[in-house]
Amino acid sequence: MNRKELSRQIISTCLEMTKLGLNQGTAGNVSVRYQNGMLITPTGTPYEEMTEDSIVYVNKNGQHEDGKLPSSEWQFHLAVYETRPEMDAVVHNHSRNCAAVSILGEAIPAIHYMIACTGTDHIPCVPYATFGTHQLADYVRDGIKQSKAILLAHHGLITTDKTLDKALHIAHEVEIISEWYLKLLATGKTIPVLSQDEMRFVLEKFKSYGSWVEEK
Ligand SMILES: C[C@H](O)[C@@H](O)[C@@H](O)C(=O)COP(=O)(O)O
Ligand SMILES: [Zn+2]
Repeated sequence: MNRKELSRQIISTCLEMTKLGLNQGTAGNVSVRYQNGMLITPTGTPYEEMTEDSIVYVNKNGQHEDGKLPSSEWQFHLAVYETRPEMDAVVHNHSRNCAAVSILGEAIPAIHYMIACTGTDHIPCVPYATFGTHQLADYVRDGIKQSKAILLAHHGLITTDKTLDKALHIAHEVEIISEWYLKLLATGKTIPVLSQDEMRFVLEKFKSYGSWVEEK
C-alpha cells in the first residue's frame, strides 16, 4: 500500500478510536510499519485536525523527516516493530478503563475467554516510566514479547497486530475486559479465573475463528 493510503488509514483509525470512546484530547498515537521504519501520528495534534500530510515518517534508527514532529512515543512504536517482526500496526490510547486498571500495576488475569484475542491468557502490565522516554520503550520491548496487548502502568494501553483494524479491534476488546475487571474488583469478592488448560483450548480455537484467525 502506498504512503497516502496508509496515512489515510492511520487517521481513520484515530477517528474511530475517538468514536468508540477510547480516547480524549490529543492522548494516544497510531503507527504502521512502512519501508525501513514507520509512519506515525504527529505529536500533540487533535485527530480531527490531522491530514495525510501530518503523518510523519520515522526510520528504524529514529530519524524523522524534516519539518514534522512525530509522536512523543515514537521510541516505543519502533520497539514494537523491532521485537515483533510479524506485526505491522501499533495503537496506543488512554481509554478510561484500561488507564484505570493500569494504575494497579498488575496483569489482568483470565477473567473471560476473550482475553485470548491478545494471543495469550492474561494482559500484562509493564512498569511505569515517564511518557516519551527510552525507559518506557524498554519496558514495552519486554512486555510486547508476551502479548499483542499490554497495559502501561499509570498510563494506558498498547496493542499491535498485522493491520490497524485488528490492533484497534483488540484495543476495543481490552477496554471492555478492563471495565468488567474493575466491576469485579469493586465487589470485593475473590475473582474466579479460567484455568490455563481452558485458555490454551480457546487460544487454539481462535486460530480458526472469525476475525481472530492468524494470517500467515
Ligand atoms: C503526554 C502525552 O499525551 C503522552 O501521554 C503520550 O503517551 C500520548 O499518548 C500522546 O502523545 P503524542 O501526542 O506525542 O503522540
Ligand atoms: Zn500516552
